[in-house]
Amino acid sequence: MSKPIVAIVGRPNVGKSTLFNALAGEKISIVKDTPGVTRDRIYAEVTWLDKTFTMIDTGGIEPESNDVILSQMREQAQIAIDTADVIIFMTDVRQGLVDADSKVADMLRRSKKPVVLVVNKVDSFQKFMMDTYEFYNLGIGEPVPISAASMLGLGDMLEKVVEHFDDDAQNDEEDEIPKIAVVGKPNVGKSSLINKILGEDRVIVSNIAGTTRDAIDTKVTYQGKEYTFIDTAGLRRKNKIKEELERYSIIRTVTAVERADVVVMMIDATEGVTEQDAKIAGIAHDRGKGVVIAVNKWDAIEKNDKTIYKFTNKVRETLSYMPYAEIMFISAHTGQRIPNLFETIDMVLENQTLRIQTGVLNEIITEATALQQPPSDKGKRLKIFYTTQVSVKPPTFVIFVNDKELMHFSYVRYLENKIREAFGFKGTSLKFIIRERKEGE
Ligand SMILES: Nc1nc2c(ncn2[C@@H]2O[C@H](COP(=O)(O)OP(=O)(O)OP(=O)(O)O)[C@@H](O)[C@H]2O)c(=O)[nH]1
Ligand SMILES: Nc1nc2c(ncn2[C@@H]2O[C@H](COP(=O)(O)OP(=O)(O)OP(=O)(O)O)[C@@H](O)[C@H]2O)c(=O)[nH]1
Repeated sequence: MSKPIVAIVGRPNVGKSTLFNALAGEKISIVKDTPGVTRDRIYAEVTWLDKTFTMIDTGGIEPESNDVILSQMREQAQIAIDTADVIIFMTDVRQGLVDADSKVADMLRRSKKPVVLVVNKVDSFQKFMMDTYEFYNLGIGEPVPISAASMLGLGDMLEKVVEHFDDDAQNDEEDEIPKIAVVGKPNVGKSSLINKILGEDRVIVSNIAGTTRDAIDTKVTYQGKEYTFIDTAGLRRKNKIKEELERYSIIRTVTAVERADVVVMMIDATEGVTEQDAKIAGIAHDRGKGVVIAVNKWDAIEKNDKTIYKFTNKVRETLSYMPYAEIMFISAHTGQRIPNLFETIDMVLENQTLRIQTGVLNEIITEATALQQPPSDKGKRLKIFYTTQVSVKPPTFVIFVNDKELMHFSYVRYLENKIREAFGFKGTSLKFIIRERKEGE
């Protein structure tokens, strides 16, 4: 089930970052645009009551002149329209209604996307409430007064936001078809791969009729099985500054990955594996998606008997947080190993939804704890009472213990390895939740 995407759009200085930080709390994802240079937040996971969604901030660069502001805002709004389920359009009561707001509001209205209009910096409802009424003129609904800085009105705002989440959409038939996101830095060969797949004889193609975000989805039938490919290619827009381009490509990646079951992470063999690749792959890992690493352009490099080995090591080192991911060496040009790619995708799909019976699982854990004693501290030893798998996508386990503090990260990793030895789970991350329980409970 993919989480809804909520995008914030608004002029510079209206308080987007402040709202972002207020809602995301500590779970904020800091994304380094240029390693070591700019640190910037682009997306974060937000939970409110029983709803969880991914929030993205489409803004970022501070433009100097009004013309630039407007064109920037149009860009932002377009990104939001392309990717979000709900758009928060933020205005500022202190600055009042400005021309750029109206223009962007027109754009949002035409898109027919759900929009929640918020008026920020209403630090005192008494003092500023009258000033919020002029925002009705934007014609995109009732303005919701908030103060991001003092965290006022956020509950009312979120209520409006989650009202628009389409619960049914998450259960419709289309969702039964596995979704595969193809991600990777610009020029790695994403379009080429999808085109090659579409060009194969055994593949029947139909572009899914453009409902909202699904416009870029492509349905593929490969050996009798259906898949929906989500494309993130084609981000290169003209006249884009590098940082801006990267921001957009990250937003597109986040939203594609969010909806995917399996992510094909492409790496360019001719360039080697880079920090940028690590950042992109990290988006899939953080979300617990199935991952296949596809090293592309394998036709284009000189090889000897050690090349694969060396490349594999380099990938493992750079993407050290996902040792579970399969690495494949492919060529989108020649079609080399594309059949294997589908086989691997199928395997990962299966592993993402694999359920282990509690009895068998506990046998493995008991055996593991006998082989290597659980950690202890100040004479008290960790006891594992019981382990059970509570969900899939990714497979998630709850381990009941006597004392959470005694459970070390390294011991969880040890147990994870034992579970993987027994059941495989190739291509998917595993999630562990440690719960405390009194003895004999
Ligand atoms: N009085 C008041 N000031 C606020 C509120 N929210 C944000 N601000 C201030 O408004 C200024 C801009 O806030 P930011 O959150 O950086 O604005 P932004 O929209 O993210 O700006 P850009 O990053 O330039 O797009 C800061 O000085 C904030 O402290 C609020 O609710 N009340
Ligand atoms: N030799 C070789 N070149 C490839 C292969 N796959 C793609 N290329 C080339 O790499 C370049 C970029 O390929 P695209 O498919 O446009 O890359 P993309 O990832 O979709 O790029 P963006 O749209 O910028 O995100 C093109 O010149 C392709 O011909 C491959 O398997 N081998």
